[in-house]
Amino acid sequence: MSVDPQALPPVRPQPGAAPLRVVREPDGLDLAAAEQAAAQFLAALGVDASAEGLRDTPRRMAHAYAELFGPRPFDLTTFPNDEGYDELIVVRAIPLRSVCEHHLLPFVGVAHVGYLPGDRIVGLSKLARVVEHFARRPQVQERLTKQVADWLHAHLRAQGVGVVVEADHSCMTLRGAQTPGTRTITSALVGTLRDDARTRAEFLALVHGRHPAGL
Ligand SMILES: Nc1nc2c(ncn2[C@@H]2O[C@H](COP(=O)(O)OP(=O)(O)OP(=O)(O)O)[C@@H](O)[C@H]2O)c(=O)[nH]1
Ligand SMILES: [Zn+2]
Repeated sequence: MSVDPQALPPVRPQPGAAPLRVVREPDGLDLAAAEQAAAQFLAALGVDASAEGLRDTPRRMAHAYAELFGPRPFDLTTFPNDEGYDELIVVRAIPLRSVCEHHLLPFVGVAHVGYLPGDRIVGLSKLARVVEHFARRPQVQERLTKQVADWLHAHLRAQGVGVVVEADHSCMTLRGAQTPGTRTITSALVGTLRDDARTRAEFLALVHGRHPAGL
């Protein structure tokens, strides 16, 4: 069954409850039609796809984009916050690959994700999986950043969530403006990370690899 995780109501898993299974199937995936269209696309660009190296290219193109747009299911495993941990948890430099929705060219970078827990903590790898989940679709960086923050806030019932994304957009560096070396930075802060100046400053310091206490 295909479930749009954004449509799911916020959940508050109970201690010992099964983790939330997050599944999204690409809408209307038709590899044969994609392959046929890719062959027509190459022909329209004047690319001779009859040479041995290119003969399979339409099929490869179809599979490559299906992979880039195909989310991987995962379990959102959470644990009770038995110790009452009440400081920030930040995972820095989560590798990020997505595709801009304007040119269908990759943008690549890192995401830094942090949260201030409530009565549950989340398996750390799940922060990377949520980033990947929203990256595997045609995107703009601003939306991706906000979707990760809002989704985590809703599903973890955290006190606050912060997401910073840094990415190179190949549609800007390889073509068009042709500005290699540019990096786009976006952020989304929710809850206490938005409203409380000290927590916000601490999160941004941790994102930049500085401990606010100077440690
Ligand atoms: N805000 C935002 N813009 C993006 C993102 N990815 C690509 N773009 C921009 O989308 C815009 C599309 O502009 P258009 O004028 O329609 O396209 P274009 O003629 O190819 O523009 P150039 O890239 O300037 O050659 C470009 O400015 C891209 O840099 C993104 O994640 N966020
Ligand atoms: Zn683009």
